[in-house]
Amino acid sequence: MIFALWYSLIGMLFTITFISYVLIMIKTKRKASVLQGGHLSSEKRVCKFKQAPGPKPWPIIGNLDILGQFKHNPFEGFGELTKKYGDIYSLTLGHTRCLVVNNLELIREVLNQNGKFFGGRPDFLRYHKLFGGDRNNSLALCDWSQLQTKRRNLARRHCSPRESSSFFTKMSQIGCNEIDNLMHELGRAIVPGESFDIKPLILEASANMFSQYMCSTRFDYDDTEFKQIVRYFDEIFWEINQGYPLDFLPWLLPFYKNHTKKIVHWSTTIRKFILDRVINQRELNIDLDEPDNDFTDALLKSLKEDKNVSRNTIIFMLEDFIGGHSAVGNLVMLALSYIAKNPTIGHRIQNEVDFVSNNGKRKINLYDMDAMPYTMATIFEVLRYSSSPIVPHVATEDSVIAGFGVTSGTIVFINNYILNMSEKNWTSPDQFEPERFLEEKIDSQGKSEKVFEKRRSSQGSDSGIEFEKEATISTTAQESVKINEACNRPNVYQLRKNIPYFLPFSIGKRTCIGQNLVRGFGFILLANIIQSYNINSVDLSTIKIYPACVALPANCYPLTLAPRV
Ligand code: HEM
Repeated sequence: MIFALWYSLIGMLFTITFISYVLIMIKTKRKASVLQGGHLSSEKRVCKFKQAPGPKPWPIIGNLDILGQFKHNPFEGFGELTKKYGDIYSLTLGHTRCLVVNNLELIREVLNQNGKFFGGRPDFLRYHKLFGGDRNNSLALCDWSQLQTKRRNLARRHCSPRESSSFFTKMSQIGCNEIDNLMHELGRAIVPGESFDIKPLILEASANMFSQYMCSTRFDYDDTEFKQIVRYFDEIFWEINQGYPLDFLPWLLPFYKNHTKKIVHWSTTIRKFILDRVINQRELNIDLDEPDNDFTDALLKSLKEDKNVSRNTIIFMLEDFIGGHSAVGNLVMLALSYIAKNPTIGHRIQNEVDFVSNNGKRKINLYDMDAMPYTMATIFEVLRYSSSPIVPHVATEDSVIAGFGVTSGTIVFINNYILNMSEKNWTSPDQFEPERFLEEKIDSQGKSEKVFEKRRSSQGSDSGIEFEKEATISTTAQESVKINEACNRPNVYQLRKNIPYFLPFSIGKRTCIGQNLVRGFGFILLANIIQSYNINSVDLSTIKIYPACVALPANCYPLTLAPRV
């Protein structure tokens, strides 16, 4: 009896393995069918393209074993594989076909030239759990659709404020007002010489900036419900930045039951808070004839005016955008961590702060940004060094990249880590050096003399970073400039902009909508904290930063803040 059971179990395993192998091989061998030819339809014909080569997949797991070897940083693994397969190659993760692109030209080909074929997102179970059972509720995790175009348009004016707009002024005022509250809280929390858990306070300040800007509401730092949702948003931000075997092996779901339950609990608690504490009240008082006061007004009006916008759409949109505060809070926490590791960076920011604020006579606001290039360079260096992964794209129809067929449903990984860590692009890329983002200002004859980072490319830029003014490209590049010069002579250096191979916010039609909020609120938080405090750590070894990740775990290390004398 036991033998019969044993044999049937082995037989079942063998059959599953065999079927899995056959299915994987069918997907591996399938060629992409793409319409090619001249402009006239009579000249067009369907051509078949073989997929890019890659390592042989195992049954069931595909090539997950390879990524398993780079658990701490899959993007490093992607880079390693280029040595064997070149800059474009295929992988099979579980049963899913994937394509990895590892240089700027290929990234442009996917996101710019062929963006319309790659507007989808992976169908990971976790994504559905995070957004009320349907990932299409999320702006970042949905597939491209008309609704997404509408949502992006609705968000653009409020969430991508231009420097010349009233939204920018509002952002600056809200940021500065919240800094007063943060400083008060820091004063209460700091015990001289002792480290403390500063991350929740930074996140709460950032959340209040976002909620005031988008909903004209702020919450008390002692409000336990508010504290809890800020924590849950932070857990979700960490979660979204992680990859799990479950994403490619959905049959593992029973083993992740507790984890998915937790995710659902975080997101439903947040949704209830936003309904109870923001939307329900505002919905009662909305006046269609009055101009929009904030993003919530714009959303509620679109609900009344546009039949295609549902209540769910606006609830999830508001949640998504308020949730952006976690990204900013984590970014600032990372900047403070690098400053704790290297206090010289903090001193250089303080030089700028003291110069523009006339030695601390006022707070730093958004209009100081241009006069504080080193501070902005520090934010950019955090973005480069932490290399936030670009959310994977998915091919929505058969297409061709670099002559290789990409079949519909293929997940495309954009390896921006390799761009950020390449010695071809950056000098000493493994060092945290904000100076690399500085260059000397153009002089009266239109010549710029010095840049900190030797320019590696003079190509036109399509960096995902949006700027008001055109980039100033220096002509005579000199490396190794005296760094102190920049910081002791403010107004001499400016931020290098539109660096073609620096794509922290991606490029193409799905670029980050929140990048101006990141730069604005991130700048106000960092500059004003550094204006008042020196940042240290009692034990530097506790500062654990994760490569290719702009998130830090919700339970984070403490830092020491010493008031400046
Ligand atoms: C550290 C800060 C941030 C970084 C590094 C970052 C980076 C990115 C990247 C790389 C993408 C993917 C683009 C693509 O798929 O090609 C993205 C998408 C997105 N980001 Fe951000 N982001 C940040 C903060 C924010 C904030 C604060 C908001 C909003 C308040 C925001 C809103 C979005 C949205 C809505 C999308 C999806 C756009 C779409 O798929 O159509 N992000 N972001």
